Amino acid sequence: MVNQSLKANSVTVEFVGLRALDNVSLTLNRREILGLIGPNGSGKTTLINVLTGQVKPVSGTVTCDGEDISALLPRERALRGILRSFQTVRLFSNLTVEENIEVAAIAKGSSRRAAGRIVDRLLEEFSLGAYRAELASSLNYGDERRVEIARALAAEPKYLLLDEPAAGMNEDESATLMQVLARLPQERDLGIIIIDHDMPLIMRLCHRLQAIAQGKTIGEGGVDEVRRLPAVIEAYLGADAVESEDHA
Ligand SMILES: Nc1ncnc2c1ncn2[C@@H]1O[C@H](COP(=O)(O)OP(=O)(O)OP(=O)(O)O)[C@@H](O)[C@H]1O
Repeated sequence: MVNQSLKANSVTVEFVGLRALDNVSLTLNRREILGLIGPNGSGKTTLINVLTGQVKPVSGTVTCDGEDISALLPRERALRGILRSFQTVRLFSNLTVEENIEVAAIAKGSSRRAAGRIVDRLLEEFSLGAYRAELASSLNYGDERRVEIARALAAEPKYLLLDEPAAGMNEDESATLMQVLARLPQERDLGIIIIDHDMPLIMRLCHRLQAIAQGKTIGEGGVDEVRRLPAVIEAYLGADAVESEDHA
């Protein structure tokens, strides 16, 4: 059986005058949450953009469940189950919460009736029932982000790529979101990548970590293992921090 995973294989991305990713590989398996960590500007969002097809690498490939999908457009990859959220919220502000989620289910090919069932389940799962008929533009930031993730799930992804899903949320909102996300891989046979700068959150939620700095992978493996790597500590906190860790 083909391994069920989404992979970036030796991917290099160049923007004018800048190598944003240098020969980076990543594997996301079903039923796991992979944390993608690294300092600002290290290439995390670019790597997600490569997986979804928003950015074309100068070399390297992307494979999904064993098939090379490098030539596919973002919407074609979405139809194969690769869905994402963005760093900034991108809901349809003039549609209601319910409609925002429903259009994603219908775009994936669900009938209206099936879409209705998907919407009901997601509204309940994300505790959004009270906002069902509200315009997306009337929501606060934390609720908008939850609707955005619910909308991505309405398309029944196999791989869900979340770029700073808890950014701008208060502690309670972020804790609630984490509880929902933690259940999804098993419940939905789903692989999730999370980019976030909130390390306690990443540590609690992720099964594996991959750390990148300046466009290169500097560590990958179990959460405890990766966060103790000197290269990771240095990338985040500077060389002094590695010395003080050594003496701790
Ligand atoms: N479309 C683009 N054109 C030119 N440069 C870009 C483009 N997108 C990203 N970059 C640059 O590529 C590098 C990697 O950016 P990227 O957004 O992937 O980093 P990141 O790790 O996601 O950062 P952050 O944690 O701040 O979101 C940065 O130097 C960024 O300025």
